[in-house]
Amino acid sequence: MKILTADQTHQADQATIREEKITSEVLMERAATAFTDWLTARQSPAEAGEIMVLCGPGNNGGDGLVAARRLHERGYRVQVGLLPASKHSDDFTINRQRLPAAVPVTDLAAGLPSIQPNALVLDALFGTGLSRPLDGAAAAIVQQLNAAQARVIAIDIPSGLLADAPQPADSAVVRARHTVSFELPKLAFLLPQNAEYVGHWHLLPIGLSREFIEETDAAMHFVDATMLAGWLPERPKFAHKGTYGHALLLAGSHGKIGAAVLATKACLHSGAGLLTVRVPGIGYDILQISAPEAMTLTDPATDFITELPDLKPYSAIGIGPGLGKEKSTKDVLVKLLREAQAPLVIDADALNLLGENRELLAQLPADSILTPHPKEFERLTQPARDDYHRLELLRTFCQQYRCYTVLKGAYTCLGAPEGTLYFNSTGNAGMATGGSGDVLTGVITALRAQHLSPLHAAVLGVYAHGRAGDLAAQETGEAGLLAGDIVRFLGPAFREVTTRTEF
Ligand SMILES: NC(=O)C1=CN([C@@H]2O[C@H](COP(=O)(O)OP(=O)(O)OC[C@H]3O[C@@H](n4cnc5c(N)ncnc54)[C@H](OP(=O)(O)O)[C@@H]3O)[C@@H](O)[C@H]2O)[C@H](O)CC1
Ligand SMILES: [K+]
Repeated sequence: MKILTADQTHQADQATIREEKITSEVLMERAATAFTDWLTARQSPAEAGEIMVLCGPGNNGGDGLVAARRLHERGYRVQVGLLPASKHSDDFTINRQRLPAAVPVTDLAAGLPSIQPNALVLDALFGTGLSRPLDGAAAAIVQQLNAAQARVIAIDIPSGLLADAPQPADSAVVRARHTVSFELPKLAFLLPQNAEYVGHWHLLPIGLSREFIEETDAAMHFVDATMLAGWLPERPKFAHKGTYGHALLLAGSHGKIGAAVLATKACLHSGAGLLTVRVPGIGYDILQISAPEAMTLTDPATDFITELPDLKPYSAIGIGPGLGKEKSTKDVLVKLLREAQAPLVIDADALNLLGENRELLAQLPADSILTPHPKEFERLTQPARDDYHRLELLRTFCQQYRCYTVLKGAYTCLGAPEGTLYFNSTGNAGMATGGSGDVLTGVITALRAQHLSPLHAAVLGVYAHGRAGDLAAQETGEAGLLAGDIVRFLGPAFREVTTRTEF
């Protein structure tokens, strides 16, 4: 799914109106009715109690007025609070007139009426037309609402939050439990710094112009299963292990052979035809016993890797999990960057070594895939002022070094060399556990070994890793989830995204 800017979303509205030959008021009716259906499916009139609908002067307020009318028609008790304003949008005015007289209307000029804790409040004050931080009466209302401990549901976006840019730190923004938006996700929903405002977010289709969305260039995408169609075809009957490449992993050091084992198992469960693992001597027995399907190529040194093996046989190389940062291990990385012909996946201590020796970044082979968490990324670049700045750093970094960078987090974000960002939709908080990143390295290395493009390997790898985590959490719960559980569910996750051709 594309992530459009507020401006592009407005253009999508206009395109839909033109194409369908409808009025903007009809589109508003559609959006607000979809919202009402969403709400009434989750709350009966008794569960909802008296619903307060707070409406601003623009079309977001118009959505609120339509929702208030629709809820009233369905037997919900509703009252409306109107923000004082010098001008109103046309569709606001039309729907203000359509509001049944039986719905009580309060002027919010005198502040927010008293709201019982746990009361249901619909926030329709401001949407994507917000042009500056809230101040004056609007900011005061938002602060009173946030203090009221109500069950707030934001329509389209929490009021005061910009759809695709940061606002000053002390701005008034509604803290919603749920945000119900339309058609496509907004960037603001995907960033940790906005989680306290957005709550759980949901998307409702309202039939925005497919043609406009397809033709519009988006700098950002939200990756869902539909985007992956055809990326992983089913295996032909006469496939043999050579068809699926030969991966090499360089991983492990004394005390961290577990990282090598996790990456190894993940690589095997992600379809690599053959896998060789370079570990220090201490890892030999451990690896052979825990992953007999992999070939083990031990380093002459006992505790860490000191020599690069012959690279000729391999179709992809992953380096980093549990590697350590010994001087001779760094030399191996330097040599690898110089000599690798096969695609690289670089993680963990290999990234930290790059961070400590940034001159090496210029040696990264084009199309390498890096998989840092935010701290590792900071070591490669600089501390970010906020989540938006971090995305800017990500974009610049990928462009400068012509690499793909997987910035791990709740909505893991992949940066591509031409500057596009891809946010992942799968995964859960249980995956914030030791070894989860090692598993991802194994997955992406396996996909690169199978000759997937760097974009497909990174996007699909991150998606399948998250999906495996979600399937695992259904069994273990989030707290009980271990990285090894993610490995167990990689097969089912890949099965879901494999494209079958029936005819
Ligand atoms: N795209 C869709 O899927 C649909 C969206 N709909 C809804 O429409 C809103 C966007 O409506 P819009 O009228 O463009 O914008 P807002 O309702 O957010 O508000 C605009 C008015 O608010 C004023 N404004 C802006 N910032 C402030 C501020 N900080 N303080 C006070 N007032 C502010 C603005 O005034 P300007 O001076 O900036 O011009 C406007 O008066 C979208 O979010 C959806 O909810 C449709 O229903 C159709 C489908
Ligand atoms: K809103």
